Amino acid sequence: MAPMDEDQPDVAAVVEATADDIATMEIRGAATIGDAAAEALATQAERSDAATPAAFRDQLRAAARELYETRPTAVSLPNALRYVLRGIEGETVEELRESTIASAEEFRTDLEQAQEQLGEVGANRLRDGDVVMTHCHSTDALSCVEAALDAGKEIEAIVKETRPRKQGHITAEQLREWGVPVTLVVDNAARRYLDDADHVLVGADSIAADGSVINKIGTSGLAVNARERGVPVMVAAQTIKLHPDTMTGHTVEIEMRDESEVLSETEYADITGGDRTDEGLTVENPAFDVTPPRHVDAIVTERGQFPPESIVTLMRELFGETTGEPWEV
Ligand SMILES: O=P(O)(O)OC[C@H]1O[C@H](OP(=O)(O)O)[C@H](O)[C@@H]1O
Repeated sequence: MAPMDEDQPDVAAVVEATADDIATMEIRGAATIGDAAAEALATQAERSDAATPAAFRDQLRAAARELYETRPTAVSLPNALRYVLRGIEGETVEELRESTIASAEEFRTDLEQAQEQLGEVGANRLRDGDVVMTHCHSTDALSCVEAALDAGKEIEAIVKETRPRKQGHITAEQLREWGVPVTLVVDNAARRYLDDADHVLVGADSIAADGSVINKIGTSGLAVNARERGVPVMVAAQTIKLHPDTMTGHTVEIEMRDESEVLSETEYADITGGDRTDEGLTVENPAFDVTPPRHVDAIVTERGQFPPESIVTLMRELFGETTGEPWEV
């Protein structure tokens, strides 16, 4: 356990480690982040030394808050926390512990199943011989390719590198493992290579109630170019990516990451002639952007595919009208 602080509920060291890993992107990708958060809450429950049910619940809430404060954009994180916390029931610490662990397990199983089901739906959009263009690395998007391959279709991929963190390399590695021919291109080459693509296939970190897709920076430009070239844009997103707060007018916060991901110390020094405090040079590093619904052809979920404008009906069905912070359940 972390060092004791009289006012702070005890959060397990492993929860803090998971939170760190999410913040530094050792653990990344919206679904993977949700999965890791659920696992961390189960571990918190397992290791809790709370003497009373109230203390146990306080610890769980504190753990959820710590995990929540890591990255702001992927709604899979608060949705996962909310799901697990809602499943906690019982009168004694032991009952609470068991129900937390069971709730986290249920969430993680559902997540895996949802991704498989989504893959089946997405694969129906892919024909034998199709070429997909990908951006970043999305396990939901790759699940569609995997299901298409399992159905005996041949698929090729044009993989965008995805600066600054080059998650395209992870996508390329996975696709090559499956035997998919990959053409890796720098982001700036995407428009040129759209002529060779039958689909743009991306994931999502959050989907807003109006059907906007919040995904890795560069997605919106890609979608605009794809629309101009007549290439359909398919977004693979489990329902855990639906952002409930957007039903009541909230916007999705776009994470700004450190400038060091864009520019190394040496590169910075080269530009400024060694002046580390040059106020005339600003580096911005937004991790995500918003693609409006008019540039998206289909959102593929485990509940079927939706035109982006109709996704709000699914959101109402799943979440009702309102939600609070995950620990306010
Ligand atoms: O849930 P899955 O489909 O795996 O990933 C969804 C999205 O998460 C990633 O964000 P980051 O690399 O964590 O910043 C990408 O934006 C990707 O499209």
